[in-house]
Amino acid sequence: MTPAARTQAAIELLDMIADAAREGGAAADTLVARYFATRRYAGSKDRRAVRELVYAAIRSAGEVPPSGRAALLLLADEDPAVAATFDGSAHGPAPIAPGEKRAGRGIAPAWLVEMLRLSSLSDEAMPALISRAPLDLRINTLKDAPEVEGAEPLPRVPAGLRLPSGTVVDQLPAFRDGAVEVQDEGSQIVGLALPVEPGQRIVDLCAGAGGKTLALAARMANEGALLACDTDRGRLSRLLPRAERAGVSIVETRLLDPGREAEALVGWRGSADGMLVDAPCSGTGTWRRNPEARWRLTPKRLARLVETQAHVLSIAAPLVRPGGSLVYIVCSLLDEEGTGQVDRFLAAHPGWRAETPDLPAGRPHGHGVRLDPATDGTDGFFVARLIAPC
Ligand SMILES: C[S@@+](CC[C@H](N)C(=O)[O-])C[C@H]1O[C@@H](n2cnc3c(N)ncnc32)[C@H](O)[C@@H]1O
Repeated sequence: MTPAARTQAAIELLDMIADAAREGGAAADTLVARYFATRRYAGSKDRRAVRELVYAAIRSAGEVPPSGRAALLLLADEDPAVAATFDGSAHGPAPIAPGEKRAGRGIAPAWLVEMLRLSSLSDEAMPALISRAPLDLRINTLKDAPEVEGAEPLPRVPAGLRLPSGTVVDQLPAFRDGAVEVQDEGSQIVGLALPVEPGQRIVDLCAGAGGKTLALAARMANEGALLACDTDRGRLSRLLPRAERAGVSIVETRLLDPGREAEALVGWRGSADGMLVDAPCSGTGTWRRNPEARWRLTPKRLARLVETQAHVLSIAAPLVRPGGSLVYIVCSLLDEEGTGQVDRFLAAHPGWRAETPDLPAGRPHGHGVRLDPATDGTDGFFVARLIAPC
């Protein structure tokens, strides 16, 4: 493909990604994969170059752009090499017209920037939200220490590695053997907020595909009972094969019926030593990985997530034994989902108290700790440890 044809491909893809963001369609990564599946003439260098252009444009445009071309013009304004590809050649985009409309440059939609400010995130800290994320691994301590070429240790976590970006992880022998899992350093850090010991009874209420479940199992030395729940069948179904690869045998999965979760968990009432609630959230802390997610969030969607978070907390609390810990995590920097949610929990659950976890990154924020990309170099998180009354 010529450079101009690559720009044209990026424009077409951005049109699809913007439509999908407006209409709740497929994620950008899925659309990029589908696009190239039907364009076999594009080689790996072409695909990489187009992907780079697409993601650079997504990072530049704070709001959903009116068109893919309007988004690409933001890059053309910064980079004469991109501007030169608007050359009107056979497979390239038409030349740039004087005064042509650009997408709005920014960190995020204005309402979200305002909410981040109200959540005490400074304007200086905001650009890091859409920077590029590094590629981190968690070493599975249940297996022999892996050899991973080019990896650097992550000193803040007990067993973390950073890989050169672009490494194809699923082809690494250590990954195939279950000796490492992909997990952002921040995610590894917030998981440490739940104190666990071998032999305990632990619940991971929103386990998804088990990123944090497997880390808990390793810290429990694969001894005890670990119940991993989720309402999403697809995600939860990926957990047990991962556990098997990781040599984890203490995990039981339980698919929950939304609205009827408590019925499926009566057997655990008042008996969990520890409870992890890694709640569904807006993901404002993970825009480094999914920058287009900020185009998709709406005030209505956020309000629904806040409701679900309160609901999962109300399901979790009665399962914890007296004096046991409930750790609440969101990968969001919005107080509405973080410290505000915990304030409401404490007001509604007399006798519960918050205890600030001592973590290797982040700073106290309300009743918990917050990690942010600018200060901590991790994804953004809020985490709180809540102790059940004795
Ligand atoms: C942030 S993700 C969990 C990520 C996972 N803990 C990890 O480390 O990979 C939140 C999860 O909560 C699940 N969820 C949503 N509503 C739920 C509910 N009512 N009960 C349990 N899980 C729920 C979602 O399906 C999603 O998988």
